[in-house]
Amino acid sequence: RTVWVDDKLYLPVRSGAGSQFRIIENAVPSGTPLEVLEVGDGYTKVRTPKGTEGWVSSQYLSNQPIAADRLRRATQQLEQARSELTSVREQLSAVTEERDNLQNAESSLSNRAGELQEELTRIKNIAADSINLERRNRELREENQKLRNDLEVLTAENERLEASKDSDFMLLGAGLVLGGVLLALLIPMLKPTRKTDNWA
Ligand SMILES: O=[N+]([O-])c1ccc(OS(=O)(=O)O)cc1
Repeated sequence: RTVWVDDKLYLPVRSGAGSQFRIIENAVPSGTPLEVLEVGDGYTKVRTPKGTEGWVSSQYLSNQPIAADRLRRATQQLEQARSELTSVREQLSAVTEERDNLQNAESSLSNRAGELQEELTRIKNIAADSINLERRNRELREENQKLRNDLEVLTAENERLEASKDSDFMLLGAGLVLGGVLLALLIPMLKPTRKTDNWA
């Protein structure tokens, strides 16, 4: 079987810079931050979080936090990044939906604008027609008035002619009567005078 050298160690804090000095704080675990007070030969004088001042073997000290703590921190950051990614994806999805809705709304508004434009054109045409109709109506009324005037003139003329015809008839009648009377007077005169019968 295989075994591995453990990365978890417990460092003794000694009263002096050497393994022969007595331990004044036992088993400071890996990853514990220590304040450096003095650097010696193979040993460093530190202050522990409990406040103990003493010497630890320099070969077990690191200038950066231990891998386990860095991994924990990286894992936390990864989790946070994942949750932010999820949130951003949700926002993206919402924004995409909103954009699609807006595009649909824009498209139907554009269609509506087209319809209204057509409607406007139709109304303008109708208005133009009504202007033409009004002009035509005015022309027809003027023409009507002219025809009425003509009719009046012609009616007057007609009446005048009727009257003159009547008087012509009367003259003709009178002439005929006169002619008749003259004939009645003249005809007996033209007849040969018959001798009166003696034997009567
Ligand atoms: O990890 N060790 O085995 C270990 C660490 C420190 C240590 O401290 S010393 O002062 O006794 O060297 C001894 C042994």
